[in-house]
Amino acid sequence: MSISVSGVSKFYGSQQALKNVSFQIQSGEVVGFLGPNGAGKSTMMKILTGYLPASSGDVQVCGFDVTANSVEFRRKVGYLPEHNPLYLDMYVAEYLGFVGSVYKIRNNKKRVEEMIDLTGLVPERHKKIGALSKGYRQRVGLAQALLPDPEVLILDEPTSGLDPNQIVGVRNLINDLGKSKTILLSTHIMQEVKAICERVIIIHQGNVVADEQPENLESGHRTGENELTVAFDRQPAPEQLITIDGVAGADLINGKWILRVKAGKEIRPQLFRFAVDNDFIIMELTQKQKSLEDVFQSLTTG
Ligand SMILES: Nc1ncnc2c1ncn2[C@@H]1O[C@H](COP(=O)(O)OP(=O)(O)OP(=O)(O)O)[C@@H](O)[C@H]1O
Repeated sequence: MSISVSGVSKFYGSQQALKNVSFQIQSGEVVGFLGPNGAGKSTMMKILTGYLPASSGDVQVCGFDVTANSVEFRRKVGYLPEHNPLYLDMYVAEYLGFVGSVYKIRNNKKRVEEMIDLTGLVPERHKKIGALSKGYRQRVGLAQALLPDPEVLILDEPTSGLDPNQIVGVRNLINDLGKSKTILLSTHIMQEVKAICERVIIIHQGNVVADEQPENLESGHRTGENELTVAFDRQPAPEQLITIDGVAGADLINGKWILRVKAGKEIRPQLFRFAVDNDFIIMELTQKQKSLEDVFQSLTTG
């Protein structure tokens, strides 16, 4: 197992940012960490990378207790912080060479060249970091996180503030890296989770409120009802509709019925039978699955 978080709480003064958080991530998993602003994502990531101590609980990453914070541990865990602190007066290769020397990387110069190549920094390599666009600065952050060839990557909003082309570039890079590394990344972009992550952990007010595959969340597996829109040639009474097994409620909107369907229920066969038995014709039938956005909203509001 790559990451094991057990009963972690974090207080900033009297404010509790994490409340008894537990989750585990296996080697090679790519996991999205979602939550509204202030949910506790960055705090958890700082604890995982040894930059911040937990108030209580136990955190192991690659078999290391993160509080030990050894150089060996730092080599195993690459971290792209949310506010990527870079030395703006240094040149790209100079900065990466400096980071590599801190990690005591053998063949540092060669490794720096490899990372410049991997992160698409070749055209910008001779510029000072302060002269780079946000996207290229983000790539420098990724390159520094990758320098020691870590087993685990912790990426705090790796695509925030990037233009759509840069987002695709960085996303593709993360996808490639995910083939050989364990990755935990935070993001506010739902398509990103669907494009990159095989699992999603949602955190709200310091609590883990979901830990699932994105498809399972969307199919309503975890959060309850789905919706079916149906139009008949004439209107049945709502009492008739809710007798159909699996229907939790029925609302008539613009001449169409929105049927709320209990989790895990398939009601279409019963609906057709109902129509035939009662001499209705079904004019339209569409199933609306919950999108990841819907699920996120329902889990993180209120
Ligand atoms: N250094 C700090 N001192 C006091 N409170 C803090 C500190 N850092 C974070 N907090 C508080 O802890 C809570 C969690 O913050 P955190 O930055 O972990 O959230 P987040 O999920 O990363 O949010 P965002 O999506 O906005 O980056 C917030 O209420 C925040 O104000």
